[in-house]
Amino acid sequence: MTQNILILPGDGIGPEIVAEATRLLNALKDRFGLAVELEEAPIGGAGYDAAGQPLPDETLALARAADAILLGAVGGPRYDQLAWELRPERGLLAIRSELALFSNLRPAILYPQLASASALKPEIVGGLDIMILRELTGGAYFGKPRGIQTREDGVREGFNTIIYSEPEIERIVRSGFEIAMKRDRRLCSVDKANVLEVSQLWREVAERVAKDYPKVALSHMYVDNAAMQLVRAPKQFDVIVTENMFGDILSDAAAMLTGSIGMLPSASLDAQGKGMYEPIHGSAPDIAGQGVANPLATLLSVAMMLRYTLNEEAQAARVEAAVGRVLDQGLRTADIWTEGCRKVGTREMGEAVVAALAD
Ligand SMILES: NC(=O)c1ccc[n+]([C@@H]2O[C@H](COP(=O)([O-])OP(=O)(O)OC[C@H]3O[C@@H](n4cnc5c(N)ncnc54)[C@H](O)[C@@H]3O)[C@@H](O)[C@H]2O)c1
Ligand SMILES: CC(C)[C@H](C(=O)O)[C@@H](O)C(=O)O
Ligand SMILES: [Mg+2]
Repeated sequence: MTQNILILPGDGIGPEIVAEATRLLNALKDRFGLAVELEEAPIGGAGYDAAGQPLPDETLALARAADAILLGAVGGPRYDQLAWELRPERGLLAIRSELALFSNLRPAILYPQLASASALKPEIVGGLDIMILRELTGGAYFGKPRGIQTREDGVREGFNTIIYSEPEIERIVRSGFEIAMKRDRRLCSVDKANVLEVSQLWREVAERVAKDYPKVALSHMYVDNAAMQLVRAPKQFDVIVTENMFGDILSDAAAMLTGSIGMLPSASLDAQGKGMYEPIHGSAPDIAGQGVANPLATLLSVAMMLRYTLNEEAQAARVEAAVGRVLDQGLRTADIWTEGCRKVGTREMGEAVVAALAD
C-alpha cells in the first residue's frame, strides 16, 4: 500500500536539507521499491508568505491526511518582527499540538567516525547512544495564562504557566519505560522537583508508573545537574524522559556530544505512532542559502520515519548504513569537518548518501 508523506520544508536551511531528504526518498522509491508518494506544503515563515498564516489551514489538512510528515525547520530574522501569533514558531507549535504529537524522541548517537568532531574528549563520548524523550505538547510552551501585561504600578511583566496534568505526565513517562524496555532498561526522569510543584507531581507519577515496569531501573535527576552530567559523563544515561522545555534545552546540549547539532534527528509521535519527523536544529539563518548545512540530521529523521511510522525497518537500516559509509569515506560538511577529511556541501553530502544506498 502506498503511503503518503507530507514534506514541510519551512525556512532558512529547511528547503536545502529537505531537498536532500526528498532525493533520498525518491531513490528508495525508484531503486528499492519503497511505496510512497510525496507532497509538499508551506509552514512557518513560508506559510505566512504563502497564506498569511504560519500553519495554513490547507497545510494542516494535508498533515492530518498524511501517513507521515517530514519537516525541515522554521523561523528566521525576516519574521521576527511579526505579530506573535503569526511568527513561524507558532506554526510549529500549532502542528505539534493539533496532531497531538506528545512524544518526541531525540536520539543522541555518536557515529564512531565523528569522535574527534565532538567538543568532548573521545573517551567521554565514544560509543554514546542515549535517547532523550521530550514531552512535546504541554508545559510552559502551551500553558495558560500567558502574555505581557502592565501592572497597576505601570511596570510591565511577562508571564507563562507550566501546567502538566497527571494523564499527560503518565503517558510520556509510560512511553519512556516502554522505550527503556527495548534498550538497556535504565530510565532517568529529569525534573526540578526541588523548586516546582509541577515537577513534584511529575516525580510522583513517574514512581507510580514504575510499578508497572519492575525490570526498568528508574532514577530521578534535577535538570541543572542533568545538564552538567550530560557533558561530564553522558554515557551514564540510557533513556532520559523530561518535560517540554527541559527536553528542548538538554537535547541541544546532547547534540554537541555527537559532533554537531546537524547530526540529531527526531520523531514526534502521537498515541497511535503516527508522526512528524524533523532534525532538532533550527533554520540556521547564519548559513542559510549557502549550501553548506549538514543534511544528515534530516536524512536520519527519514530513517526514523521509515522505522517508527512506515514500518520499513530494512529501509531505515539501509539509510543509516549509507550515512555510516559516507562518513567512512571521509566526507564532512563544515560543522563536522576535521583535519584530513573532505569538506562537502549539503547537496554533495545528500548525493553521496544516495550513492551509498545498498541492498
Ligand atoms: N524545529 C525548528 O524548526 C527549530 C528549531 C530550533 C530553532 N528554530 C528557529 O531557527 C531560528 C534560528 O535559531 P537558532 O540560531 O537558535 O538555532 P539553529 O539550530 O537554527 O542554529 C544554531 C547554530 O547551529 C548551526 N546549525 C544548525 N543546524 C545546522 C546544520 N544542519 N548544519 C550545520 N550547522 C547547523 C547554525 O548555523 C547556528 O550556528 C530561529 O528562528 C528559531 O526559532 C527552529
Ligand atoms: C523553534 C522552537 C519552537 C522549537 C522548540 O522549542 O520546540 C525548537 O527549538 C525545537 O527544538 O524543535
Ligand atoms: Mg530546540
